[in-house]
Amino acid sequence: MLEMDLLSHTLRHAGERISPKSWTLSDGTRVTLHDVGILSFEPAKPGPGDIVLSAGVHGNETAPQELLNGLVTGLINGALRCQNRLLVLFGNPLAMAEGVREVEANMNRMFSGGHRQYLSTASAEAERAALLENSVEAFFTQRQGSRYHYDLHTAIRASKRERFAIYPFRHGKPWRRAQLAFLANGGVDTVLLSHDPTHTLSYFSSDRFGADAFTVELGKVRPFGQNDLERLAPFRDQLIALIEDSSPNLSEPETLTVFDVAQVIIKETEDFRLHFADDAANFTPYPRGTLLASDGVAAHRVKAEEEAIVFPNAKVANGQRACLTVVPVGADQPFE
Ligand SMILES: O=C(O)CCC(=O)N[C@@H](CCC(=O)O)C(=O)O
Ligand SMILES: [Zn+2]
Repeated sequence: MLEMDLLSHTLRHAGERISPKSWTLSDGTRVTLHDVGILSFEPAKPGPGDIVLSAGVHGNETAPQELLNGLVTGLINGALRCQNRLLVLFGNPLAMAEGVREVEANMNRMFSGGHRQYLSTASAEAERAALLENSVEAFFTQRQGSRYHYDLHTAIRASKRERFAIYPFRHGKPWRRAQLAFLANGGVDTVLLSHDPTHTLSYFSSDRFGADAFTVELGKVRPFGQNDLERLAPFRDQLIALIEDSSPNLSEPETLTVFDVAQVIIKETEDFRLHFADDAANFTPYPRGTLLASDGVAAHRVKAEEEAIVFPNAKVANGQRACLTVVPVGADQPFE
């Protein structure tokens, strides 16, 4: 048994490695703490789902950590019943314990092998990213289940759309309506379709294991104790239904907005500047021709009739994404 809840245990043992320990719940579910912040539930007779839920890849994004911790506590004390296989990951314990987004480098740019290039500059985060990759691989490859991965985050800026998801690039495979319905009926009613490979955790699970995987933004970054988890109740209910194998709401959603990612603006030099207000919210639209960013002699302007900004951040490291722009989804996108 855990001597305390998983989040407290993870924060207290951040930066340590521990030996695996397992125990069995009264319904026969085997629980294994594989390492700090890495916990699996293996029901005696699992349903078809193999589910990965992760939070804390960015340490200061606390609402998803509290949400996930509540689910784990419910599963351990018997208030919830695990009927599918489940792997829970607290991504970056060191950053979580310090209350910072990253300690040395952005862990959500280290997956699909990206960690190798960070081994000399951000070794703790790079090693942890490799450990997370191995944990996900070991979990998914135990059988050919229906694979899901929701990597839970919160955004730095205010947003005109409070909750939204990034659907990783599927290399031409159709986007899944059932997944959009799962998210939208959980209050995550805006989805951005990505059109390029990345080094995010959700892309890793999608690309490497064919999982239905998403980065899910659940509001704004706030310190522990300042999150209103009731705003996330519909999403929590969808996750519970998935874990308990009891029919998540996949009906046609009342509200769902789908965008294509139009531009991925990369910061190339220290001269990179954003040309809109520091407090401009995510999804603020700008008309064609607007100068969004400059980078030395390079200028990044709105190309479509209108594009909306998402995740603008001039403080990222050189070579990293400093802003996305999105446009309403094109008629050419394949859905199934
Ligand atoms: O608010 C911000 O600027 C960043 C919020 C965040 O951490 N977003 C993820 C999105 C990952 C993806 O594109 O799938 C990130 O930047 O890692
Ligand atoms: Zn994040």
